[in-house]
Amino acid sequence: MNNDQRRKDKKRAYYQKQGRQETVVSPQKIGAKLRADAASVLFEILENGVSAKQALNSRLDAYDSRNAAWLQEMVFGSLRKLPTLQFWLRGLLDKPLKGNKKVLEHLIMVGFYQLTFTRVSPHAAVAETVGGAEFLRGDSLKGLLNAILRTFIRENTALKEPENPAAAAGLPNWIFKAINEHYGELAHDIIKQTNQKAPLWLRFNPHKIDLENFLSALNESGMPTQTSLAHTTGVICEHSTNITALHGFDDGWFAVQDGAAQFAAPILAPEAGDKVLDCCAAPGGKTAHLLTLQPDIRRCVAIDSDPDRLARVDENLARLGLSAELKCAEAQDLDAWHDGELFDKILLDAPCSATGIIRRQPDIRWLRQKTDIAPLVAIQKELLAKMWQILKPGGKLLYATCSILPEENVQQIQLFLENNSDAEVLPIEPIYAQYASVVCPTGLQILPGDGHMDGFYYALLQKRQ
Ligand SMILES: C[S@@+](CC[C@H](N)C(=O)[O-])C[C@H]1O[C@@H](n2cnc3c(N)ncnc32)[C@H](O)[C@@H]1O
Repeated sequence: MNNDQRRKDKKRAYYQKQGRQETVVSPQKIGAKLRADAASVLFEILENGVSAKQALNSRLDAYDSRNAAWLQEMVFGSLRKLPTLQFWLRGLLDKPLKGNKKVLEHLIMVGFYQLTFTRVSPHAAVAETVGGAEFLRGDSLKGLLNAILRTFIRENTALKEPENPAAAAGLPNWIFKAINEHYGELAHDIIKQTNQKAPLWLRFNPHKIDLENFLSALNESGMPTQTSLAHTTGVICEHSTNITALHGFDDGWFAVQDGAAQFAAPILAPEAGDKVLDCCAAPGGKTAHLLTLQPDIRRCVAIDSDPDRLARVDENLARLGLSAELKCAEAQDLDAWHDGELFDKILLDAPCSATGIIRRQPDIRWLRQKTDIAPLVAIQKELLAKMWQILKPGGKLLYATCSILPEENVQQIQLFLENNSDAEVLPIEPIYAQYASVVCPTGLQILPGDGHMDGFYYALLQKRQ
């Protein structure tokens, strides 16, 4: 089944479940509806704190793949440029819009985004954006929108930049400050990378297809690719695509997994007969990689505290023809799930700030707050302590985060080593370490863009016998 058909079926099922009629938008109005949807999604993310994924998902299903990609581009692009768009809006809108009209501010910003950062013609950008107001109960404000967008073009507003350097960099002050404080001369590059679009990485299953055939299948679908020395089963795709429409998806030939995330399984390197625990497993990317890399794992337990996300582990493993013991629990609550058996290998891919993947998920920069960091550091510390209790002497634990903040990474591991005299840090093989901008005695800090990868931290710990 192709991706557009899949989308249509999902959309129909969604409306049936709600007992509602599908709204049919005439082809002439699709452009305007897309702008209205982009504004609604931005409203949900920025005013209600909903994740981009959640806000976008059901709306993407309403469109064919080309329009779905365009909707996502308008949302992600606007999130990357938000402070600049807001700065322009404040300059051109005399009085802020309030209540149910607030969404129209987001529609205006979607207009600015198209006029400045895309190749949409100014005429189409203005007409479709103003048309979008109809779908947002904003007919009465169409004149205002039209006037603002036309003034924006006439006065070359796009040449004005916010003075605050964090705003000009498209980041909240606290993230901008943290990157500059911790990374000194690397900061400029990290910020630049953080504002790029992340490439699509795939990991193929060598038990189902080899590299040569996988690359030719991708090339036949019109996808230019690159490979990387350290990723024996990884491929970088040069543009994004609907992966579910790619040949072999339903047959489990491959999974989507960033290059940095693809380091976890080979660094932990499970051996035949090992008992392996993946204690923050959902949606299961690394569980699947561990099982693919070492099919003779004796026992693989995958835990996640979020039942909906754990269901995705089940789905993902099933598609890839793999299986694990799935447990829904707070991993640190050993009484709730642990049967007393010690593990040879533990992967702790801890909940974290996700500051290493902002370029892939641009909503994170606005949803994550500075005050979230201390509670995250506390849960990481607790998870480390508890997982250490159930690791066999001689066993290995790989601590991972997709963060670039030292308090979640290097400092967390330094503290752990101070508190656990039976722990030592093992070096990570140069084939992986060579890609990381920062290699320190406690682990690897991969920064966004290193080897085309997301920002990630790895520390490999061994429990003394
Ligand atoms: C970084 S994601 C894991 C990504 C996953 N390892 C993969 O590669 O697909 C962190 C996960 O930890 C889960 N989590 C958060 N706190 C947890 C806890 N106390 N115990 C178990 N899982 C937890 C979250 O629900 C989330 O799915």
